Amino acid sequence: MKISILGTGYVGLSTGVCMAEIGHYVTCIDINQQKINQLRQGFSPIYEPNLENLLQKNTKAGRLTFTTSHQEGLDSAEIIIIAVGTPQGEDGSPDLSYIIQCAKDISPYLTDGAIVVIKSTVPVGTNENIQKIIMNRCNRESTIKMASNPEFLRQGTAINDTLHPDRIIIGANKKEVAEKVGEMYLPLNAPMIMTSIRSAEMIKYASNAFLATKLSYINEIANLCEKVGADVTDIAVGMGADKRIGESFLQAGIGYGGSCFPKDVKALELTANQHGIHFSMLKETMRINNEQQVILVTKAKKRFGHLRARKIALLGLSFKPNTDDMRDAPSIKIAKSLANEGAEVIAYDPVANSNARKILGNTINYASSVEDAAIDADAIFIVTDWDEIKHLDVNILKKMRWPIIFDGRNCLDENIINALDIVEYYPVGRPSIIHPHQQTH
Ligand SMILES: NC(=O)c1ccc[n+]([C@@H]2O[C@H](COP(=O)([O-])OP(=O)(O)OC[C@H]3O[C@@H](n4cnc5c(N)ncnc54)[C@H](O)[C@@H]3O)[C@@H](O)[C@H]2O)c1
Ligand SMILES: O=c1ccn([C@@H]2O[C@H](COP(=O)(O)OP(=O)(O)O[C@H]3O[C@H](CO)[C@@H](O)[C@H](O)[C@H]3O)[C@@H](O)[C@H]2O)c(=O)[nH]1
Repeated sequence: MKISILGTGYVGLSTGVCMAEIGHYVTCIDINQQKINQLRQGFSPIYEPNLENLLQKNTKAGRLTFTTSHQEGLDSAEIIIIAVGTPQGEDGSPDLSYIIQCAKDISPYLTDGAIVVIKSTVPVGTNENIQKIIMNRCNRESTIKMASNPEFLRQGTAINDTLHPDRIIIGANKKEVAEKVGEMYLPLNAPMIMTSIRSAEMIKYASNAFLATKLSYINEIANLCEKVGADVTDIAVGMGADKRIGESFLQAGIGYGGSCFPKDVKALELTANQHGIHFSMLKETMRINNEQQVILVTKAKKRFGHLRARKIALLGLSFKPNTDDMRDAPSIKIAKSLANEGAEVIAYDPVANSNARKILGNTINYASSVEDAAIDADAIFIVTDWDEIKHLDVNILKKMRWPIIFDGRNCLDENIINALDIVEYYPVGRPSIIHPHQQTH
């Protein structure tokens, strides 16, 4: 099949590479010339495991090309996938200007029979509005074929998720349109669920908001565990063993971040509001998450009294491991809050240091290794559970002024903690480990 994709971000590029990998001929279009140049040379502008490898393989095989020209990129495309950003606008609702621009960009080049597929996360009704924009521009008699095909990949595992999805949702108002879009995915051998366009749009928000709510739930349980002396990791195992609950998304910590959950929960709440439904549960999901994101700061203040002139090593900056994405990363709020408290912050991330610098600038300092960050630190904050951060080395801790660890991901193995002879260890929702005779400051 000949597929064109607009947007070479996390979703567009992963989709493009994977569709080429399963045998389609894919052209990726982006307005960012620098990205396209980089991609043409076989380099990925984003960090995503296995992406660059498949990018190079499929470009070489002649199944994957990149362009900034809509005319060239849309030439004889059977399916046109829109995968541009829908970031949170100032009022909290998704900014649809990139999608609208795409509609305008593609209108002159749409051929008969081509299907426009919206993969970006968009509020219910957006597909219909986009269809109208295209129809007006094309001056067409016949209706433009549209489908909603929301994406569920996770950053850090985008390639694997795209090649092995739990399900594929296709929303279309005509059976033959849904079937044609489904044909594109047949080699994946994944379950497909066909719905109306509006239902498909809604499934995406309902899924993300549900997962975010599950996280706020377990995080609030974690806070309660600290008060009653229970261990949230045991609670998660006990709860997760019930198939109706499921074991995933029960890792308590410093709350959710990233480019999707925060904006999508807010967007769904706004949609509900617009339709007279007061979705107060989502408000609570967001409130709990906002407080949870700074829980390490609260704990450190309690431990030290105040944080003025304390040197804090922030380990991990990206919103989760295996990505360089800093969008709505909890580390941003933590770093700013620590700086406001007068602490000296030195941060390290295996891949996100430069993206973090664009957001946090000189508010904090940046280290080139875990070891560099830890030197003379009063405390470590574990913010992102990258492998190299989970497996901290005892020699690194010896370089700290005093080894105190606030673990926002509950990721340090207990055996390691004991072996490392850490003086004080403060996880989230679990009993702290403190050696009182060694506690000196
Ligand atoms: N990031 C994720 O994990 C994820 C997962 C599922 C769904 N989504 C949704 O998918 C959409 C894309 O997210 P993303 O994270 O990949 O975005 P992104 O910001 O990483 O990438 C968007 C890309 O679109 C390009 N672009 C903007 N306007 C364009 C135009 N007119 N023509 C061509 N290209 C254009 C930008 O230059 C950029 O490269 C969003 O709606 C998001 O909510 C994201
Ligand atoms: O048990 C858990 C699982 C996740 N998180 C946090 O939740 C956030 C989101 O994590 P994850 O869902 O793994 O990453 P995303 O790449 O943001 O993926 C989500 O958002 C995407 C964009 O819509 C969807 O496509 C995915 O299905 C959905 O999982 C991150 O801050 C994680 O640290 C936890 O704190 N505990």
